[in-house]
Amino acid sequence: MSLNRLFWLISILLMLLFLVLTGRIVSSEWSVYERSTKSMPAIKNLQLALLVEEKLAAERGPGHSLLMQEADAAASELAGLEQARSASDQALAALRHAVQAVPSLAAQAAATELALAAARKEIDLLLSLPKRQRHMAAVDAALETMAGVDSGFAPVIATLSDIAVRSDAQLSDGLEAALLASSLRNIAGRIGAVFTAPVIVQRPLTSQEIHAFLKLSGQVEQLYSGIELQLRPYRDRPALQGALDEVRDRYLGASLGFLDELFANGRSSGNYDLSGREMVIRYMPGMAAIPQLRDLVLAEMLQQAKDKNRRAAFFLLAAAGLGLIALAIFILLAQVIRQRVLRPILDATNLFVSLTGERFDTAIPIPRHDDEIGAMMRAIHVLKAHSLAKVGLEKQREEMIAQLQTLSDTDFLTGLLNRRAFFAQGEQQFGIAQRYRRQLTLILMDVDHFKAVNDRHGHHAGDQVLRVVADLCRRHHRKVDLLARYGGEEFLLMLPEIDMSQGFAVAEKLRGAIDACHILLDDGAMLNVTASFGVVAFESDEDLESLIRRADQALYQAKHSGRNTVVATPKGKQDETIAFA
Ligand SMILES: Nc1nc2c(ncn2[C@@H]2O[C@H](COP(=O)(O)OP(=O)(O)OP(=O)(O)O)[C@@H](O)[C@H]2O)c(=O)[nH]1
Repeated sequence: MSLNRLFWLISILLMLLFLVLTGRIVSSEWSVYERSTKSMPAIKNLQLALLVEEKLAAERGPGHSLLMQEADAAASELAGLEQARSASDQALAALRHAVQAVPSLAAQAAATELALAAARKEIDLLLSLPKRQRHMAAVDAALETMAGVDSGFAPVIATLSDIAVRSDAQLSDGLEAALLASSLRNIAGRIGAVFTAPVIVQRPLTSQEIHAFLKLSGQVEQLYSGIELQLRPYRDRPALQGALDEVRDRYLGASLGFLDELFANGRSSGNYDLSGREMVIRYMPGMAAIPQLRDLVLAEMLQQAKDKNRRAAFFLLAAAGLGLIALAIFILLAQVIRQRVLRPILDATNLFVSLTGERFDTAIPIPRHDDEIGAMMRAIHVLKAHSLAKVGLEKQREEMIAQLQTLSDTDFLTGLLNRRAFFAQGEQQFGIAQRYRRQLTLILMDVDHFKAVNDRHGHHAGDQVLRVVADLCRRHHRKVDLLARYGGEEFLLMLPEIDMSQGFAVAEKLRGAIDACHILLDDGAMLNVTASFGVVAFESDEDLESLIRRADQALYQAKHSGRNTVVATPKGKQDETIAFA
């Protein structure tokens, strides 16, 4: 796998891994935030519902008390009833407003309002009658109807407490404690109500009332223990512990102790030495500690939910923000690695491949950074320069070798092939003619009376004559022919694919050309030379040396025939010699 592809693969995998982890953290913080966001209104709604429950219970007390009295009861007591009813209405209205987005709860709150209105009507009807006309059964029924409003409202509390507890399980202990406190407040109202009728009419407790008192007392103990238990995780909260102690001292100690005294009197004489109003004044203050505890617990839970919400919002923003920053850094890092490491390495690889293939036209990027990659690019520049120099030297060397080769193959005076080169190349041509039975003709030429030229005009003039003769030979041979200076004033011409008669014609043409040539020597003299030729054609069973020997013999004949002559001799047929002069 290429480095480039590997880099992208690893980058994408890392980015996916990073996104999954960040997404996991953000989603976990989001769920905490969402839960705490939901739990705040849920706690507030529950608080409103518990307040409704309390106010409904509180409304029962004055109603019950007035039903036991004459129609012209003290105006203050009637005002107390109105006040309690107004408090219930306000609490219900507040709840209805808070839960209006939840149709089922809003409907239940509306139903409670209707039931409450009906129960109040029943009580008001009885209160409008003189006391003697109020039948006990009707009074009990009205009180029952009023209590029924409570039980009709209970599902609202159950639903809201369920929503609150489900919104954040960590708050469940505190919420349970608040619910128990609310129940305790209810029981406290009901246990007080046991004494309302007996105290007002100053009569002993009935067995039903005794039973109810004992049962409710037991429930009070149980509920208090339950609250204590639920608030154990909050032992470090002095305010909550203080409120719990208040309930214990003011309600369980003072109020319930007071009821115990009434209970003792109620079981014996039925003489309580206090009016109904005095009973309420002594009993009620202790009860107030219970809703105080409930409200404090709910406030604490609400505060915890708010803190959690704030923390979760902070962590959510921090996780998302840091995630984005980390992502940006990651992308930047990948870009930097790609730009400053990977791409230069790939460029360098291509450059190395180019340099090793001796392709020097590939441009080397100019390093922009003074780092390791920059150093590598500079080193590649140096390497390129060295490689270029090396290739140049090698070229020079090859040229020199070629020059030397040419020099070693060439006759220094005439520029023709020398004898050694003629044999080297002639053997090849000869081999081809032998193998493929092709025709090949050899011409051996010698300048006539050359010694006399030297003697008469000097060695230098002799050299000049040799160069002129060589030039004439050059003009009369094809590219495929081999032309060489065989020695002294002797020249050899090898003509592939040429038969004897054609070879003879070539020699004859050359002879005529030399004969016709007037050579202007350096000393100003004009000179005319001739040459003799021996022409032989290759026969299948001979080698090159034998062929040259035969050409030499033909030349010898040409010399003896008077020179300036061409003698062509077929092998073994000297008598068929053709001569021309
Ligand atoms: N100037 C010059 N003379 C050379 C060279 N090589 C050989 N010679 C001379 O060529 C002459 C050859 O002479 P001979 O072999 O006697 O032949 P010839 O005088 O040409 O007589 P025939 O061949 O019989 O016609 C000698 O005097 C050599 O010294 C050379 O490179 N330059």
